Amino acid sequence: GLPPNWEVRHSQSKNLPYYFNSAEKVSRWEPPAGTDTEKLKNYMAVYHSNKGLAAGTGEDRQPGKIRAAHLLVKHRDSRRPSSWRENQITRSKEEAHAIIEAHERRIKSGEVSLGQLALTESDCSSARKQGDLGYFGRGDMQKEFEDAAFALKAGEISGIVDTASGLHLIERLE
Ligand SMILES: N=C(N)NCCC[C@H](NC(=O)[C@@H]1CCC/C1=C\[C@H](COP(=O)(O)O)NC(=O)[C@@H](N)Cc1ccccc1)C(N)=O
Repeated sequence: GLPPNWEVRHSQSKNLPYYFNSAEKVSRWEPPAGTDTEKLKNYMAVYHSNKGLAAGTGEDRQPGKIRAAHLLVKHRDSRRPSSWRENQITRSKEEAHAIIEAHERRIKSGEVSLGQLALTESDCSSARKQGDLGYFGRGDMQKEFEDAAFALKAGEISGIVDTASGLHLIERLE
């Protein structure tokens, strides 16, 4: 289900599939616009089983990897001030901070889980998976995010973490 000239490739270093356009010679982590993700899901399941990886997860349980979920609130100074929620994000960093602080209070009071809130409030494409980023190791994420995530014990939730992407709350899952 990929548009013409696009193909799925496998990143050895990240042990993750990525998308490559052989005509324009561009690659990206997210499927290109116009991808039929339903068909792609089946393709990926076959792809993973062929590669001997657990179908659809694409994660390996190498030591040194952790799994985390996050809730991202972007602002106009984010490196990519756009998301599935809002085509052009214009809120200030201060406004984003007030928003994510309110999310943090509700999560840490036990009123709602980070995953539940991420579903509707996170500016990351992982929102549809309740913020679940899958397994990652050192070197995969931006440094501030990596340091905060690796400092957590499984089940713990971070404070507000500031990266070039925006403001995050992180929950370490494994
Ligand atoms: N699993 C990986 N290795 N995927 C590559 C991560 C690249 C990495 N990303 C980050 O450090 C931040 C922290 C977490 C999410 C994220 C940023 C952005 C949102 O911000 P923006 O790039 O618009 O600025 N979301 C992503 O990347 C998503 N693909 C994460 C994801 C989504 C769905 C399923 C799995 C992972 C980086 N080195 O930039």
